[in-house]
Amino acid sequence: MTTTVSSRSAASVRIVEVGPRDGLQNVKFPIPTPTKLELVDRLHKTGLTSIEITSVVSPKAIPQLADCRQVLGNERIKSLMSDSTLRLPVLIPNVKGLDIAIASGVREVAVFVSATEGFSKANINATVDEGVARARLVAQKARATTLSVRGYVSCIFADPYDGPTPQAAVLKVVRELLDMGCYEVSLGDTVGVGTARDVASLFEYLRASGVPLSKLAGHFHDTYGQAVSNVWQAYQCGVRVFDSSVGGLGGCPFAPGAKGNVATEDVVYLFQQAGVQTGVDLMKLVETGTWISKELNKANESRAGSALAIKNGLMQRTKVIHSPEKFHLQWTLLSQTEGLKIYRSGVNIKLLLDRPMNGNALTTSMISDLTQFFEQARDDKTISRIIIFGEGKFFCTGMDLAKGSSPVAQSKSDSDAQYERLTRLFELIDNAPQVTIACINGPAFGGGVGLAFTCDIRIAVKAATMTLSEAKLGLCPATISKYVIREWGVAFAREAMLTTRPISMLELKSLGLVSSLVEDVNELSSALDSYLVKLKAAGPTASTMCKELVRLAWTNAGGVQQATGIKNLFDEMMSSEGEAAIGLKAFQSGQKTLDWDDVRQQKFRAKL
Ligand SMILES: CC(C)(COP(=O)([O-])OP(=O)([O-])OC[C@H]1O[C@@H](n2cnc3c(N)ncnc32)[C@H](O)[C@@H]1OP(=O)([O-])[O-])[C@@H](O)C(=O)NCCC(=O)NCCSC(=O)C[C@@](C)(O)CC(=O)[O-]
Repeated sequence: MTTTVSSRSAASVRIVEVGPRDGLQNVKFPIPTPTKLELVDRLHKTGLTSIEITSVVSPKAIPQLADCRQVLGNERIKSLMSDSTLRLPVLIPNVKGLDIAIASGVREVAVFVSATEGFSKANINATVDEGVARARLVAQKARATTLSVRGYVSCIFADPYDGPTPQAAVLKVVRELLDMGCYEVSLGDTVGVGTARDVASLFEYLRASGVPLSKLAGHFHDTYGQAVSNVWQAYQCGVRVFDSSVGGLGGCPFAPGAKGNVATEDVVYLFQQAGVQTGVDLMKLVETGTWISKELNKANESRAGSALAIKNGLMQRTKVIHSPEKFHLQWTLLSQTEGLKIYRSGVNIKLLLDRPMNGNALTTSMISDLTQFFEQARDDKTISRIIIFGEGKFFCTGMDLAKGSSPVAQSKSDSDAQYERLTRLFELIDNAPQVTIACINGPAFGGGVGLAFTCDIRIAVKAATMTLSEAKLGLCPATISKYVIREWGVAFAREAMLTTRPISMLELKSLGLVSSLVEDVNELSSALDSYLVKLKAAGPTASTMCKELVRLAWTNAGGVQQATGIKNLFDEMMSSEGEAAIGLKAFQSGQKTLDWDDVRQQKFRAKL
């Protein structure tokens, strides 16, 4: 029998926000710790009183939460943890994690088990019984130290490997968790396949088997779009606690295809409209969902959140693009030397660093081949753009440090020669008349960061990082500093050099240092091709002039050289010989955009 809403006098629910843990652990690229801290703080300010802040897990298992100690050690988090009106559970897989949590002042932990064998094996490499035994050890020790313990059950309706879950399997682990002292057990539809009928059937079965519904919470994922309806059905059954994630963050690495949690905004909207109290300020929550989606460069998965954000001017309506513009250019291999392949597509040249076994570290011969290319390209009007791309896992790991070939700690003349080589290459790239683009397929170190930042534009995979690692090796980013400091700014560059920390693409993007981010290297190739097609709209000589304007402003802002340079460029652009003659003719004849690649190719057809 289900309990109806009308039969309950206290119309209120408790929402457990799991975005900072369940949500963020599934994001594929590194998230800066300050973003995580700000998320918790913003969520707290919405009125949410239960927020799962992190998980003390091995960084190898879940790299995304490797900074859990920093999060727990943060002063603001500590002050929230000391507030007895809040529940801030931390997910704990084992006793080692529990000890760290206890030492950090955590007052509530969560343990988890799977109802099914396949998922248990994939998630924690243990059988269900072994998982229960591990959870029991954690729960017992936590209870002995007066910590509250919350329990999670995964795969209540189906397992990604084993198929549908028998209800008796759920009952068994729920009883185990209650028996080990969990004050509440959250039932997770990890794969997000359940529907309202499944929810009603399972909760009725558990109630009839003697499990008090007041001890249960609903945790629904939205893979099949059923999560809000499942929340409502569980509420109708008498459940009063629901897990959800702001902006619908989440997924599950071991449940292929699983979408994020039900969005907190959608749950709050649902209950608000039904006159059920949540204690949450919906508009503050919408602001938080909009903010974190932007920070993570992802779509806001909350339907109510997006609608309210658009209505209140927090977010632009997204255009529905039925057939996204994707272009695949034909690239022809022009030459191949040791560590470098050169491709051409029309007026575009792609330089592929091709020493993947050594992280594309720059050998003397690679530097020399790149230098030769840029020297020849300087006067080659058939080339409008030059792209640097990396093959394999890394973009470029900088100067070659390998035994026997590295010029470090050799003679003074070796050192001078290396200085000349690096300086010359970076200057040539920096002064190239063409538009230069670094396509960052993976992490870059030292001189690799230099390569990326002598280029005009960067597009990257989200998981890539930039590390000025030189100081770790007793070196310093000497020749590249000219470009890195110019592009990054003094304070940020200094901090990056001194800490030698990997800087995430998200951080660089937030500083405007990377133009766009994509999920993986396949997307990077097509993003590059689409980007190159868009760049056809800018005249090649006009682009060179734009680069020169920026250079003048950087080297001589407000000075005579800048003023003279601007005047010269002005004369050049106004001349009847210039590109403007073609551009204006097209404009005046009603042509909205000109294909400048085509113009260039026609002019130099014989040479191409
Ligand atoms: C990149 C990770 C984290 C990969 O970490 P990993 O665990 O070695 O990764 P992996 O298992 O994927 O292996 C990558 C392979 O690439 C090699 N490798 C990798 N980098 C280089 C390199 N530079 N030179 C020569 N070989 C390199 C590395 O040794 C390894 O070879 P294996 O051991 O399999 O034979 C690690 O190998 C590492 O820390 N490498 C050093 C990166 C670094 O610190 N680069 C800065 C170089 S100094 C510099 O660029 C100076 C400069 C130019 O800035 C000065 C100036 O500005 O004037």
